[in-house]
Amino acid sequence: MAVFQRFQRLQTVQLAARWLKPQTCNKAVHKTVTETADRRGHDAAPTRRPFSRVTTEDIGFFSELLPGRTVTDPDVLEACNVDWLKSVKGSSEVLLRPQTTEEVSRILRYCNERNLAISPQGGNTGLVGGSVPVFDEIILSTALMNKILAFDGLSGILTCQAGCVLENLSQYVEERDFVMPLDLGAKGSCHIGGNVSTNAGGLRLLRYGSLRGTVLGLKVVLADGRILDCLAKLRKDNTGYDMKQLFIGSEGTLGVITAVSILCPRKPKSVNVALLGCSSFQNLLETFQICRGMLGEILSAFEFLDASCMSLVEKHLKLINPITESPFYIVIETAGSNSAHDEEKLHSFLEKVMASSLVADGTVATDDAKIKALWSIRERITEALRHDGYTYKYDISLPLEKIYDLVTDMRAHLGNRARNIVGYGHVGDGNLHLNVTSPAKDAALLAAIEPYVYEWTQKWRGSVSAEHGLGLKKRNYIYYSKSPEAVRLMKDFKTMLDPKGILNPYKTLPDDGC
Ligand SMILES: O=C(O)CC[C@@H](O)C(=O)O
Ligand SMILES: [Zn+2]
Repeated sequence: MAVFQRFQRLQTVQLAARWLKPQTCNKAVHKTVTETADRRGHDAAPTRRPFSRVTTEDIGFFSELLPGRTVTDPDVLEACNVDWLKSVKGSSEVLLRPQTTEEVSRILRYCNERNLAISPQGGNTGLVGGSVPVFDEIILSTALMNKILAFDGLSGILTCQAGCVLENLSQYVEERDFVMPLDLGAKGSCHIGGNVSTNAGGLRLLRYGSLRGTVLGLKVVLADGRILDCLAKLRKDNTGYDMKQLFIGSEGTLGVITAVSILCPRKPKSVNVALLGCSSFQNLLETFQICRGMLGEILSAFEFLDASCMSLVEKHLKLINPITESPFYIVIETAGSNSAHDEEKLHSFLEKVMASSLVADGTVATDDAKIKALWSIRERITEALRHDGYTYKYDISLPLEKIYDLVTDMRAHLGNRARNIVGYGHVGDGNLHLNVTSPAKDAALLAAIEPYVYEWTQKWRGSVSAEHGLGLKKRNYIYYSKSPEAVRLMKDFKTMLDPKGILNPYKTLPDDGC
């Protein structure tokens, strides 16, 4: 009972808003996984490829195809030319806002013939400079492709256009007693097409798996305008190669996704969120093990943040930590169908981890406002980091037992050269977000972080981009996680599907010639 009472000490904390974080464009080239890097310098920019320049005749064609939706107003273009982190800025002079797949097809057929480059753009919330032009690429926005096409209340399969905002989709399916299988801090702005193009992970991956499993079908327009209709609504389909997988996570470099069908789980009837404090990362990992065993099928998220993250959300966002200060914090969510059963399971788990001193303190929320308040501590870390200074961001997958060692080693490696070095992320997915802040952009600091961070990751056979993609910023680091053979095959796919390279140039694939 004493344990239970401790967990009732929930205090109100402030609700989430969106984040915005300036960051640099860092590039280096690694030729092979093991060879010495052919480094081009962190700020080396790509060279403009010999695409055609947009002419008055081109504007005429687009204006006729998309009357009132061909935008050349510099004020409107300003916002679409720069990424959400304000770290990559293009100089596009045309923004196209198609409403249908057929319009996208006609745009691409024309651009392919004219050799005009295209930068597809959804909600522009990415963190690796993948959704903005680098030079004068035409911006192809999915913002007006925002219709829900069908929802099957028996199977839970939602079919919608690519420009639907994730939060709107969540609201739509929740009204029908379902939930979207993914949830992200950027849900208020990000588009489902962009989520699929980057294979976004987010907070529910532990429970519902990645988009590679929940996306059942796609409609895609290829570089030459061909429409590939793979908008299947089947859970099982082994007829040949699974073409949609090529477009999931390829960041708009192989085709433009115009519609998605996605499998939505039933809305859980009971949701609980707990914030727990641990004295060491080892204790946190042991808590995770016990949690998986004791909560089983009702566990829907297991996220962590370190004490530095907590200090930053307290300092910059005035959020309140409702529990005793600890070196590490866990956010656990359970989602099930029977509140009495779920709460009983949760409380016996909490009793066990508190009795064994794995968890030092904690609090539980069951009502919506308090659940949101606890989640905001985790979801708003990116926003707090923006206030802390210039931020270097790393999104790393590692074997679970190693994920926090990278933060500890980075602290030892950098000494007092950084303002803050923080770790947070998706424990359940083995995904660490390592962020380093400094008062201003600092070339010497960056040189100390990279390639150290990538070599460290490679040594443990991790991934240098767990869920954010490679975009412009990380494309040249691909060899730390992929073999030259794999990258060569990726380039072959690219050449086959987009021989002129007009789709999202300078993104995902490295600049080297191999
Ligand atoms: O800003 C970051 O580094 C991570 C953003 C996001 O993936 C998260 O999990 O909060
Ligand atoms: Zn994340």
